[in-house]
Amino acid sequence: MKWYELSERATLEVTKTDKENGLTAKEVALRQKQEGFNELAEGEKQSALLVFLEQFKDFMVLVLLAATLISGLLGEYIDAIAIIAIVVINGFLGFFQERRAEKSLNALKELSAPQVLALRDGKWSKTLSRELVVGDIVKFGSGDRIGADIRLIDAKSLEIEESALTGESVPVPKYTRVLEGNEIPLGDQENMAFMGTLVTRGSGVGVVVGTGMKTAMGQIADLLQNAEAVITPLQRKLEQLGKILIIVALLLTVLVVGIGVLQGHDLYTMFLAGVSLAVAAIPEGLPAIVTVALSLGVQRMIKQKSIVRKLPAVETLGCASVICSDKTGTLTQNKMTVTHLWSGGKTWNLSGTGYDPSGTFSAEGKEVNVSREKPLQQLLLFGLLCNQTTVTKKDKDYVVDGDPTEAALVVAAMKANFTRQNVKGDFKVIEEFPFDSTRKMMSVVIEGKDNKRYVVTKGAPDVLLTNSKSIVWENRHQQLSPSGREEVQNAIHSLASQALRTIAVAYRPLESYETITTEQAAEKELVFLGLQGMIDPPRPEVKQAVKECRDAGIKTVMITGDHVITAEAIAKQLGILPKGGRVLEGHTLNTMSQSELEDVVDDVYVYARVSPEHKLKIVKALQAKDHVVAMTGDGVNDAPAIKAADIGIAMGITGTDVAKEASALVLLDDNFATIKSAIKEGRNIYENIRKFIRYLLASNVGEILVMLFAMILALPLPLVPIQILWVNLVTDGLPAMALGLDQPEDDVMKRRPRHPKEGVFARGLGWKVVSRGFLIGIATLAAFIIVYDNNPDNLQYAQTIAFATLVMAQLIHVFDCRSEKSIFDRNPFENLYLVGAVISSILLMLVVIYYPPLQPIFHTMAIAPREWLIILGLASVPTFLLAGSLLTRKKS
Ligand SMILES: Nc1ncnc2c1ncn2[C@@H]1O[C@H](COP(=O)(O)OP(=O)(O)OP(=O)(O)O)[C@@H](O)[C@H]1O
Ligand SMILES: [Ca+2]
Repeated sequence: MKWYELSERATLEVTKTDKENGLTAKEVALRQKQEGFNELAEGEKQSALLVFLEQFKDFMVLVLLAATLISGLLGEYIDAIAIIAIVVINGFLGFFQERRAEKSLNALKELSAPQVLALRDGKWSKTLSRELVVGDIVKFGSGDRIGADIRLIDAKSLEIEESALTGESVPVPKYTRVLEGNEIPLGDQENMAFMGTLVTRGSGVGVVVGTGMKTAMGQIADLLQNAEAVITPLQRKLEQLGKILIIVALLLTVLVVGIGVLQGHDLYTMFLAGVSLAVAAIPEGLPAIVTVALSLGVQRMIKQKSIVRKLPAVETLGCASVICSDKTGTLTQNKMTVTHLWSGGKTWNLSGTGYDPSGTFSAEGKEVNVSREKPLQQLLLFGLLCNQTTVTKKDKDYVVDGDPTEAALVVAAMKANFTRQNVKGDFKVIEEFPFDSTRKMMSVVIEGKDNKRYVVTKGAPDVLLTNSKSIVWENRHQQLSPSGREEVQNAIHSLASQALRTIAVAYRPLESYETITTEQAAEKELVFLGLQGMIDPPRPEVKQAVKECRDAGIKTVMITGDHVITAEAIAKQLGILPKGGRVLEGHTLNTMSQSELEDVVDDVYVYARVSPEHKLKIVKALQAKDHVVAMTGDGVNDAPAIKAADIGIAMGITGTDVAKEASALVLLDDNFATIKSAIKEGRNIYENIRKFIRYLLASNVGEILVMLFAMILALPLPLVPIQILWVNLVTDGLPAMALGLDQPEDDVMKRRPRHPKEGVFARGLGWKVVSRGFLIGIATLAAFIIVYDNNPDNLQYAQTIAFATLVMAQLIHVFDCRSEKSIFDRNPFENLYLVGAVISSILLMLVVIYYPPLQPIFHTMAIAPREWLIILGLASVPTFLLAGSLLTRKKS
């Protein structure tokens, strides 16, 4: 179908829809059944069986299975079956971990699924893009990604960037008029908007004419590459580390086997023991556990209202040293209420709170009658007309559809009894030039009952003043003299220094029937009418969050389009601007070179009257000074800076699709305090990963050393293969997972940010691993020797004791891993998962030791109660010997 050839009416007829009411819910459900969901077919998924089998592709596991097979053939059935069972259980665990990680990543994708504004049953509401059907009427604006193929029926300054489809990155202006021509290429179908393209400017309304695979995008969907799974820098480091550890573990194993054979052990026994040892000592599960820890952290972050879109950001968050934050809505509540108005040298106060339209006007403490104050009336009326926002009463609350700044103007007008309904008969809007944050203005052309036309502009007062040539003063137009300008400047200052956000209103009478087609033509030679000052209260939790960030070595920088005085006043209230801190304005930034900015960037805490384009310059300057930068944003123009920042952050509520797509983190509540929570969580996740690396590696070192030392001392094997495998599965597995869920230490937000290039073993971790591992090995061996010397005929008993000591030493050590400082620093019962994991491990150990049917399988014997004193005594040595000792403190 050539939709571009159809008129609006024809399009509505063909798609059987209604322009005023849209489709009914029933019709939508029916069409969804017929057409299917509005989705592009996805690439094939890896089958569950394949994921399961992948768990066994590891080389050492294969060697182990082969060795087991041999032992089975040699008649050691019980050993063979037990080992295979353990390997399979291990495989299942790996499989579930991987599934879980994948599931939570998918859930994330759904959370950030795109939504669109659709008209259904006569009401505009947000709908998931995948639920669109042909005939849906949809609305979109700057920053939105188009959700389906659409025939436009309304377009206001609409421009769409279609590079995803056509490769052309220059945005195309869009109109609604019918096009003629036979084979108009996609790029020239200017009354169409296509799925996957981006609105860069203006706004539009249209009818959905194609969904899912029946869109232009669907036809090329096969060409789209499936996104690759990203791996984080830490995961990469661990993979490299893993390779080194494999070699070290193998060498040590060969050493153990070699010495064992030299000392007269049987080659076959040593081989099986060696392979088991290698399987246990190689931390093959490390990357998988890291993924699980990351994804669990990501889920915790969702509960705290931030969504991670790019997994590596979780790690980078912990390194953030500067947060550049928007002011409006992020540091402040974005609930605006006009409290002051100014025109022609006169100031009025306006009472009321929030968007509730009750309040009264007063001047010098006395109530005034608005109908007697001509300029005040005009100021309010024009503020209402040059406005795209509606405020409606819903139950007891007033809800805003649109921009809070504009809502404040609507409510101020309502307080003087001006509503759109009331003034509809007197004025109509015939042209609209929407607000953008680079121009910092919005304009309309209106026509009165008397057919007289005006341009009405509202926007940043300093900008409007520059574009004004005269001013309303004592009900007359006066040429704006330098002293007049100064008077207006003073009025702006006086409002701004009370932390008020100021909007100026100006206008220009037109010749009758004069038409204006561009914003440049509209916004010039204006008559300055007056100012409206509105409060935007700071978010109550921000001040504390800023302080916590400062304690954590993170600087907070405010970046705002607002007036410099307003910005400064709020920055001071929030504790962002310290004594001696600098404030830079957008126009100063313009004149500075990149290197000039770098020279001062560390002293600047507030950037005011900036355009989104300046943000990139700021990010680059900070990065040049070796900062790890988090940068927030919401609009299309913020996207480059969000992308360039180390942690790009988009607003979940006010953010456009473009900003979200560029971001690594989305704030569901647009709140600065949420960034702080995310950083805290990011630091904690990293610390937890360190904790279980420390635990796992120290355990592995212990396991290898106990075998190595025994061989050197010409002792029998202190542990049999199945015991080693059991330790690997149970003692190493459960508690390590639980460490991934550990609570943050009290001082995570009191430390400096971690350096992004910091190695895995930094801050004394390597020393801790080696020293604790060494002690675990020695303690286990000591227990073995004591019992074995006592009764050399009962090797199995001594082995059971060694097994129990190794397990207990690890289970005590795991609590030590929770703290950078010492085990005594933290309450061991804080992490209930860990307590649970340790108790389960102990119970499983007791079962293996005391349950008769299992004893032959695990080569164990019931341990006499008094022997437990030796076991527990020795098992505590590794942890408590070094706990809080000078050695640890010096190294950490
Ligand atoms: N809808 C609007 N119509 C006209 N002017 C506006 C509108 N919204 C804001 N302004 C003016 O433009 C200025 C810049 O607004 P912009 O949205 O770029 O930044 P901001 O919201 O003030 O700050 P931040 O960057 O912290 O969100 C405002 O200070 C205000 O004077
Ligand atoms: Ca903004």
